[in-house]
Amino acid sequence: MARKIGSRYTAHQILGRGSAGTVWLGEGPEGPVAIKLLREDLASDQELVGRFVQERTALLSLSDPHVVGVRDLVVDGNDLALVMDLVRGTDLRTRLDRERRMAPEAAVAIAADVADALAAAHAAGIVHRDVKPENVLLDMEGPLGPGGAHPALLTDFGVAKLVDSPRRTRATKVIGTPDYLAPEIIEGLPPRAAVDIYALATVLYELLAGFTPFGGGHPGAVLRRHVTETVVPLPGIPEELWQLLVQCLAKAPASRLRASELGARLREQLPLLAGMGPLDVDEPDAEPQEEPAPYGENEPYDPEPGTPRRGAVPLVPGAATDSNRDTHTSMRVPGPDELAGGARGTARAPRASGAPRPGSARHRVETRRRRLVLGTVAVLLVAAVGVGGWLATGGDDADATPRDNKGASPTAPANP
Ligand SMILES: Nc1ncnc2c1ncn2[C@@H]1O[C@H](COP(=O)(O)OP(=O)(O)OP(=O)(O)O)[C@@H](O)[C@H]1O
Repeated sequence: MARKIGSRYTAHQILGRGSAGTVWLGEGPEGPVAIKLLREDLASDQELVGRFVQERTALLSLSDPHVVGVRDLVVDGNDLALVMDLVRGTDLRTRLDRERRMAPEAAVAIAADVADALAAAHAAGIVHRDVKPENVLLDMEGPLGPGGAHPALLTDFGVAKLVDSPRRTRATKVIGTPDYLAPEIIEGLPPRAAVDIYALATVLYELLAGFTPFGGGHPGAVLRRHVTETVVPLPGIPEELWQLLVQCLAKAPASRLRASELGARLREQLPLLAGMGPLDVDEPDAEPQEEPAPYGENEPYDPEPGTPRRGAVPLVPGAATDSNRDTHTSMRVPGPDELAGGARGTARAPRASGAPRPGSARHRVETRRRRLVLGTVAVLLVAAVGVGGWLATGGDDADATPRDNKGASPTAPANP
């Protein structure tokens, strides 16, 4: 079903959906394009349109081989659309879902491309604020780079910032994707370029490990880990690469590298990583989903009234989200006491390779087997105590056995 966008473009087919709108494969005077059509309720907000136009003007001037080029802006009736270069390929999340972990050379090559894109954006005074695998597109038509990686391009600039206006969001709210949020944002400081470096280092860690350094479990726990915990080393990672990651995941924004330096340092690593296979790590044990609310009994985690109690909540109320992906969260900035840690604030050590993944069939079987063994041990202990007591009383106390059995019953392995 074709749809006209302004006088120059036609949208043909949906490529994907995000929280702010739908991305279409389209056609313009110069050939195929990608058209991001902003959600209608956002497009009818005049103030927002004004800022959208302003932001896009900056992006139109941004030209870098690793930034998805913005070609045009269409404001037509109720339609507000961003016309972009069409990237024929896939996004990094899809690739990561398929491969689970990437070889260090390819992972570093992709991260270096994104660092270059950020360097260009930061030089133009633009902070991305939402660097994550979903916003990195891999150009399958581009030349193969180190480790067989296709060129990576950063997209989705400014939309998060756009909808996070002071009018819409109180300063006490945290906006972003929990796994990639820099600690200073969680502490309520204004986002500067260093937040993008932290997010990119998180993405690189995820490409290497198959999981993010502070993710997992309740979004409140994720935010707390960003602020209070140190990153757990990945087994087998080359020392220099690890040091780069640690520096860019520093809690203090000033300690992180600048994007241009990060890009250069990552590229320096590439020859050392050639031929190296994916790291031999497995997912860490997950925290229980039913984690208690981190912000106290009187104020449990509540992203926005009416939004689901999950990590994946839309950036703007009412946005459609892909339920399989964490997109954005919007919650209040935790207080210092809340951020100081808690019973469950422990860093998640990568699980030894070969150990069963939580929730997997093998994990359930092993859990059941452990409970059965523990239950059996408990019964034997209780039985031994019972027999000992019976012997100690001369073995002729008729009430002893029923009384001991009553005490033993709760630990019996009725439900292993
Ligand atoms: N320039 C493009 N060329 C080709 N496909 C694109 C382009 N831009 C986006 N897409 C596709 O559209 C999908 C949705 O993109 P969009 O930027 O709206 O959402 P998102 O980044 O996944 O989510 P959110 O906006 O909520 O962060 C992407 O995952 C990608 O598959």
